[in-house]
Amino acid sequence: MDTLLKTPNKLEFFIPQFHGFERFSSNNPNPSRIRLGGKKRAIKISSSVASSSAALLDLVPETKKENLDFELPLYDTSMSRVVDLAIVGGGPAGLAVAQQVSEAGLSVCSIDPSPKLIWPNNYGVWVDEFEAMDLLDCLDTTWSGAVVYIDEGVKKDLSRPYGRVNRKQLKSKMLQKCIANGVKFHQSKVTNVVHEEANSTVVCSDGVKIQASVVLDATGFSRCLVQYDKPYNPGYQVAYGIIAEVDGHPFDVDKMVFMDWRDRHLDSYPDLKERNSKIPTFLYAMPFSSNRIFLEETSLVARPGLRMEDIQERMVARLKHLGINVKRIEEDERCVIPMGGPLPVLPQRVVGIGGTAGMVHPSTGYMVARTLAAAPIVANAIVRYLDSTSSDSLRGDQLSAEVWRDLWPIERRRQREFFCFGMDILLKLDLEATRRFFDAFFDLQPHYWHGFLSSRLFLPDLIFFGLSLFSHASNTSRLEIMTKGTVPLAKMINNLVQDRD
Ligand SMILES: CC(C)=CCC/C(C)=C/C=C/C(C)=C/C=C/C(C)=C/C=C/C=C(C)/C=C/C=C(C)/C=C/C=C(\C)CCC=C(C)C
Repeated sequence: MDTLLKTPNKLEFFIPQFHGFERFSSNNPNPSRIRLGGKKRAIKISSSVASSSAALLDLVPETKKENLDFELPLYDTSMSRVVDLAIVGGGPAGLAVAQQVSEAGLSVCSIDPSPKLIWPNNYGVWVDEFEAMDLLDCLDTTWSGAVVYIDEGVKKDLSRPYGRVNRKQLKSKMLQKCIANGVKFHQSKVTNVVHEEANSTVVCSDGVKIQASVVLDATGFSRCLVQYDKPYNPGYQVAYGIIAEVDGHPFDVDKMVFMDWRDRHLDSYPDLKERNSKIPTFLYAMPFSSNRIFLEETSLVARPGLRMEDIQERMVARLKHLGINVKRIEEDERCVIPMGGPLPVLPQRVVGIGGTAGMVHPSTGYMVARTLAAAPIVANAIVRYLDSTSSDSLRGDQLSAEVWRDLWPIERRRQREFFCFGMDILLKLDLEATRRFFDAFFDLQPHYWHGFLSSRLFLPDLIFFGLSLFSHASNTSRLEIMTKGTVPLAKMINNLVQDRD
């Protein structure tokens, strides 16, 4: 997973230029200095909120990188053995495929610069998504439901349980199974891959070369080996989050706060309020107890992405308004997630999964549950086509083409087009329009909004979903969807017509 992690220093250039991304926890001794913009933009910052923001960041501890206590069986570099599958990247996607392919008796080598490191991200999922994958034991906290604050007057109760992923437990469970199934590990970055007709050679930064029948790129947004051939112009989700010990907070500990679009906290900061009214951010919060809480100020999607300092200042103003006094920060995270954009070249010799394979939900930025659910599809395809006793047996380019086909069948590509259409509309909405949009969205039947967020609706259903959203929307919101959605709709239809199986 660390293959993908950008150090904050590497972020010191204009955000749309960095093509790899991943959420990360702060390890910069002076986080307030992190810049997402190459050139300082002419933005007025209220000095009082800026100094409170710096004071908050002073509470951020030096990062403790925690490793799991496992003895990992290492790949024997002295034997030039061809493994069935080499997986680059040991994040949730890579390990899930490693576990499942090795379960079928195939030889697997997992390559990652920090294979024992506990993933730094705070993943949230709907409980039903993890239940369907028998992963309930990998949630450390669950809430019976969630709330959405549309504005000061409208609050929606979502009766859908939500959970926080226990990263340590999930990684331990996957590693244990991988070890039991004979997966070998190699600790390094990967610099290149060279293909021959039947096998490929993965070249590592320590000079080791690993030969494999199939190479899987699971390096997240760094897109280490997977190739793209279209201009890269995604939207960016940007968020700043802290797990904090606080004197108290106003939220119900039985409900997580999925989205809080209220902006009264910005009344005393006209510049911040003005910017928020154009490109809004919301609070996402997981209250663990009355004095421990995860708080994340989030820009759902913007192009270019919002500056991190801007988000931090909005958060500080919000916490002050809510009367949340932060006593201690356990950990913080900055996250920039590219959303939408083109799919990789389909098919291609290196197989992909997760962020590298375009699997981030373009309208929400979520990925973990969808990727974990896709892991058996990729694993089963690799096992089936590598089986030399089967009539399906394939090698090289043909094998990769079949795996890509199973990962991105036409119905999934169409679904993604619709999600990109949704993202294109979200990109154009200011605060008031965003509120109207989500007011209608969360009034939909659960089948629709659950299905949309969890990638369970496919094209025919998505059309009914769109019509239903339209019928629930206020007249102003309908007009906004029509005016702002016409060009994206035409683009979607054009892409759908051109993409045939
Ligand atoms: C990653 C992670 C975990 C983290 C990071 C940070 C954070 C905290 C984040 C968070 C996030 C969130 C919460 C998100 C959420 C999201 C959502 C909810 C979203 C939603 C969306 C929706 C949409 C986009 C929708 C769309 C719709 C449409 C497009 C419709 C249309 C309609 C029309 C046009 C009418 C007619 C039609 C047809 C049929 C087409």
